[in-house]
Amino acid sequence: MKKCLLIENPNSGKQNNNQYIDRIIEKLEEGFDEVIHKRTEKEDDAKKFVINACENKYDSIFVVGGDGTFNEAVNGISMMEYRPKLGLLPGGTNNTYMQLIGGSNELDKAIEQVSFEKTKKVDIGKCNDKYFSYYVCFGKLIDATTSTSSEEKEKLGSFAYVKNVLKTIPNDESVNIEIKSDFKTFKTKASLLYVMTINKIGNLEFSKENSDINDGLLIVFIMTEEGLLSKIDAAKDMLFGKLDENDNIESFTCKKLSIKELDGKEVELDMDGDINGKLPCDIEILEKHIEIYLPNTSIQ
Ligand SMILES: Nc1ncnc2c1ncn2[C@@H]1O[C@H](COP(=O)(O)OP(=O)(O)OP(=O)(O)O)[C@@H](O)[C@H]1O
Repeated sequence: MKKCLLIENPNSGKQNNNQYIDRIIEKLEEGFDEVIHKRTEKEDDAKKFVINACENKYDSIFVVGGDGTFNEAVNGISMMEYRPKLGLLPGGTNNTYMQLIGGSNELDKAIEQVSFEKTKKVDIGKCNDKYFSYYVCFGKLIDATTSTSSEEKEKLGSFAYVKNVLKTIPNDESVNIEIKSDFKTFKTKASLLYVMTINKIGNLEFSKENSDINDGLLIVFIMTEEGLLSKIDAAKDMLFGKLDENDNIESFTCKKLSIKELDGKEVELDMDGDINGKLPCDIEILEKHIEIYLPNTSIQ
């Protein structure tokens, strides 16, 4: 008897996920004997539902929501010993993980792309006591780099990033940090730092290095230079996939690392798009920790 839990955040995205629920349940019933549907009402509901499904040995969990709801599901599953397979249906304003695994960001198309045969065990990062599927980062330039739309990128090329970076520069500041990893230990200034499970965000590739969501490695990018020109240059390279070639970016891979700020300043951490904790932190990669459903269009 294969049971599936369907978690819906009715408030995410265009707030119309409810319109698709019957179709989703019909689709899931093709793959499962029983589909239980639960709606979230507030923060942490998705996480609680997931923990309950793990305890009751559900075969799978599908989530209809945005990045926030998906993060909650990832956090709930990751802390449990028995972990159901996890499926994502894009019902939010942003569904970055869906882009990564090559599925449609439109809910009606994504429902058609659901496949019960195609799964992949993916790495999950752990930062202090929280889990992330994608990245942990800090620095004011994050918004300048990730908020540039693909249309803007196509139309204006690198100028679009320069424009966004220039808007952010006045508030930007560097912090002195110490990094200890299983690969190396060093002190540096950092104005922007990313620790990632893969070298891209959505379909935005940071470097051309080989990197996969199940290679058991964290990839780290640190902007070490403070000068305006080097920041613009690094932001541009980040967006055009050449970070590994930039002299002002320190990049390396590792399995574990700890980061601490050295001057008593408060540095907030962004985890998969939400502010979630601050330095100091211990980060590790949990290799192939969660099995996720891939859309039938996936090239993974
Ligand atoms: N019924 C609800 N009403 C209001 N907020 C809710 C409800 N259920 C869950 N939430 C909260 O909404 C948050 C945001 O949801 P989510 O991120 O999935 O959607 P979004 O903001 O539209 O999309 P994205 O984050 O991808 O831009 C969740 O983290 C959760 O805390």
